[in-house]
Amino acid sequence: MPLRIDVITIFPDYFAPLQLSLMGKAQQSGLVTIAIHDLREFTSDRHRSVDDTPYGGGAGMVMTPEPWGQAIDAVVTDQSTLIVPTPAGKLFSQPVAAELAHSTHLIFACGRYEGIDQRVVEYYRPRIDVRELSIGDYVLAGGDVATLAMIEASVRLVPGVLGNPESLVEESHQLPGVEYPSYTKPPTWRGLDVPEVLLSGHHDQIARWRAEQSTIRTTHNRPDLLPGS
Ligand SMILES: COc1cccc(Cn2ccc3ccc(-c4cc(N)[nH]n4)cc32)c1
Repeated sequence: MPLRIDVITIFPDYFAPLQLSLMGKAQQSGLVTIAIHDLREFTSDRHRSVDDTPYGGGAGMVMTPEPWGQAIDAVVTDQSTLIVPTPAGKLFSQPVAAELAHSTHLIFACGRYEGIDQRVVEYYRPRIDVRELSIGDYVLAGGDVATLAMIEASVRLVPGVLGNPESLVEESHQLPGVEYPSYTKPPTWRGLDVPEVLLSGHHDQIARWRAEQSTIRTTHNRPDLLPGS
């Protein structure tokens, strides 16, 4: 059963990259189907408006609920998971990507302005799985880039998408800490040599060196990922 993804956005062109590279191949292989929907197709006024001023005052505009209700109703089933990117959401992570990779149907609601009227989340929450997700503690201009990141991180975990599933085992965020540094040819580049141990053929020494490098890198860059932190 392929994973179906429906993206609802006012900027469909943001999702052209999903036709390229691994994401494009995943769609051609039939493992994943991705459809992009323009929210403005679900408006009913002459100006195809999707936003209005916020109740309670405040800067900016808020996206009105009805176009979202029409758009989501057009694709939703009882198997759907509705994902709403927002800076206020739970943090997206590799374990969350793995969960999404094993879903049947994902609907991404890509907001803009100051976000989407909260009643959209409130309306669907009793009906389907709804997840408000952040991709990090910084504020984007909308949910489109967050959606691209979450789709890429999740689809690459769909069985059969990655040619070599072996590469999933060692990568960062699957094992504790971050990945060791990687090297390839040439053996010397601008006077810099590849660490000798990697050319030795001693696989247990290489494994030990890589584990040490992962700990050094994690301690320096991501002490929050160290065991027991
Ligand atoms: C809702 O609160 C907001 C406050 C100020 C600006 C914006 C802009 N904005 C609109 C829709 C939207 C969806 C997601 C994100 C987002 C997610 C992450 N991790 N960073 N930024 C940002 C979004 C929203």
